[in-house]
Amino acid sequence: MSNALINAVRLDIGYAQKRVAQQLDISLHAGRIVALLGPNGTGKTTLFKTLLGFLPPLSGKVYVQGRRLHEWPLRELAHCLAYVPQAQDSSLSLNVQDLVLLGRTAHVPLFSSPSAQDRSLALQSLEALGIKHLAAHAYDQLSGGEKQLVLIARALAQSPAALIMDEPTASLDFGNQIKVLKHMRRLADAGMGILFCTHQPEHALRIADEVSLFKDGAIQAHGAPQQILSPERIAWLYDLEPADLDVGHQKTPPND
Ligand SMILES: Nc1ncnc2c1ncn2[C@@H]1O[C@H](COP(=O)(O)OP(=O)(O)OP(=O)(O)O)[C@@H](O)[C@H]1O
Repeated sequence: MSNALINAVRLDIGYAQKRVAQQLDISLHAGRIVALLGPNGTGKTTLFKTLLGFLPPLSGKVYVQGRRLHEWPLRELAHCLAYVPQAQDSSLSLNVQDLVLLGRTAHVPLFSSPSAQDRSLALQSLEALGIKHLAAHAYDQLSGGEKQLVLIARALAQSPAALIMDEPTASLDFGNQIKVLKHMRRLADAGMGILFCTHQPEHALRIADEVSLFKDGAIQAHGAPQQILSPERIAWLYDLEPADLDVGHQKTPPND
């Protein structure tokens, strides 16, 4: 039996009217970062929702720490798995600290209130992401990037064994992108398994141990980022010419 945190075997994913991808094999181990790259609409979010149990697989199996996903009691599953969704406009009328404290729910005994330690962990998560000053702010009045950082803080407060992150840096400025990537690497070095998707191949090169290229309903390549992410493969993945990846080219002078 595999000792993976998450192991998906011959997974078909999709919706009642639409099969999005088939025969996917995915595994995530403790201390590893796996990056998933693929064009818009390939099925990255659909895959994540299936791995988290929000969507039923069309066929195949998902194991979390060796046990079938649907056999986990939800509260216990929350100790194993946390999810950072894509930043979304939300009308959640909670303040930031309370929202992040919700990440501790699975650790709070039934019919009890969060402890001082739970509150302190929530604040530590905000501090780790450099947003402690937002603790008392209303979540729905934050910028898109601030919301994204709060959702990451909430997942960190959950202290999961594995973290699934859907484009965690998408709405962040350059500095916060790098800070979040560095933080992800630190978490993995401390033993967490992280599966994330991104539209930025350089983010996979920067922090991932493994990368999967997802296109046309299948994982087309998987391995170490330095081996997989050649300019030719990146161009193929996004339907570009290799020359399109040249960022140092001169602008064509105006023709007058
Ligand atoms: N609720 C739904 N019902 C039916 N089809 C859906 C549903 N949600 C998404 N899809 C379709 O499933 C396919 C995969 O969508 P998904 O959001 O998983 O892609 P993605 O790779 O995460 O895309 P992006 O990079 O743009 O975020 C798309 O064709 C999308 O239109």
